[in-house]
Formats: sequence, C-alpha cells, structure tokens
Amino acid sequence: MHHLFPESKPYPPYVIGAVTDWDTWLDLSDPAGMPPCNAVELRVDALPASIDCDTILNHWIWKPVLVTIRRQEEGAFRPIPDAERMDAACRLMSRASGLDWEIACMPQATELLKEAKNASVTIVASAHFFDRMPELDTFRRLEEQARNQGADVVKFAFRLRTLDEMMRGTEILSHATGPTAIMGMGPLGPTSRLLYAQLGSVLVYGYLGDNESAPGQWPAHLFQNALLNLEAFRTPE
Ligand SMILES: O=C1C[C@@](O)(C(=O)O)C[C@@H](O)[C@@H]1O
Repeated sequence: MHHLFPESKPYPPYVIGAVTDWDTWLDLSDPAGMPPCNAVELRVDALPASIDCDTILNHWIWKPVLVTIRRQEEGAFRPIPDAERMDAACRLMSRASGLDWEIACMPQATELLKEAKNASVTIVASAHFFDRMPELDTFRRLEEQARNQGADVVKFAFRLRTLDEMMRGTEILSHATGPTAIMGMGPLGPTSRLLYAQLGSVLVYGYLGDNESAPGQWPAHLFQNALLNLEAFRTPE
C-alpha cells in the first residue's frame, strides 16, 4: 500500500478532505472529479451503520485514503464498539494509505498497528479536546507515548478560546520530535489552521461535501487555494 507521504516530504502540508457522507464518497469514485485535497479522510463513524466494509471497499476511490473510525469519547458521529472498530480498521487497511487511531487506544491495538506498519500504512495517532486547550505538558506526554507506540504522525485537535491558547499550539510545533499535525476548533479554528500550516503542521484538515467533520474547518478547496497562494509553499524552480 502507498504511504501517505510517498516522498517522505510532509512539507508543504497535505490538505486532508474529510468526508462524512456516503454521496460525497460515491462522487469521489469518479476519477474526473479531482477532489481539492492531497488525501481523503473517510469518517467511517459518520456513515450509516448499514454501509459495511464490503460496500465501502466496493466503492473505493482513486485518491489516497486516510481511514478514521472515531471512538465515541473523541467525537464519533455514532458509537461503534471497540472490537468492531478494530475489525473494520483491519479490513479497510487493505486499501487505505493511512489509519487514524486515538493515542488513548493505542495500547489495546498493538496487533492492528503492527499490521499497519507492515503494510506501510501511515499511522496518524490522534487526541481530541473538543472543549479545552490542554497545557503543553499534556501534549508532550501524549506525543512521547504515541511515538513510542509507532506513530508516523502525531495529531492534536483542540478547542481554542484565546490568543494565548493559539500561541500554545505554536509551541507544540516548535517542541515536536517528529511529524506533527495540529488544528484549532471553534471560532478561532480556521485562522489557527492556516497559521499552524505555515509553522509546520504536516496535515491541514478541511471538508469535502456540505458538512464539516469538526467545528473550525474550512472547505478543503479553500485551504488548497490558500496554500497554493502562499509564497512560502511554492516549490522553488
Ligand atoms: O481528528 C480529526 C481532525 C478534525 O477533528 C478537525 O478538527 O479537523 C476532523 C476529523 O475528521 C479528524 O478525524
């Protein structure tokens, strides 16, 4: 399988287009569609329970896919028991380029993560704070834990309320010990995403279709255009 960063070149950041509805996913199977992103995140937990892994695999798309089956405590659209999440991740990994797994659940998923590694599937190890911005120590501890357990990318999403909190995000990036993606949620989320992209966040999440997958995202095409228009991200001749 393809690694999410085929050239081991995470900068400029990859725009991830999050998909939360089946019709948008089906539209992506048209190769002429050209979704405005580098990779598509399929939020399996946002699809109706009637859409099983076989159906998803039968309608796979041509863009690199990051599979996410979010746990309830970190914002799932519908609750999925852990065993079922693990099973679905294992099946979908046969076609995926990346797998998002919560740092809190990594210790129970060592086999799954080992299989992802063996299949060169990028492991995005994540933690989400929908109502607060934790202290820097919390992020450092989570990052260390995630990297020790095989994370390729460590990803944090957090609710931002103040400029101080937004700046704390920049410290996460400056202290990072490997590829890191961070993003703010809430009213300051959109601004933070562009700022963090410029400061080295390796993934920028926007949405495809009509619905955000988290508060504070931009439509993916706006991110893509914005990044292409920033001189910092132009490839030197
Ligand atoms: O974890 C993340 C990041 C995210 O929560 C965001 O804030 O853009 C969006 C989710 O779809 C994704 O799984």
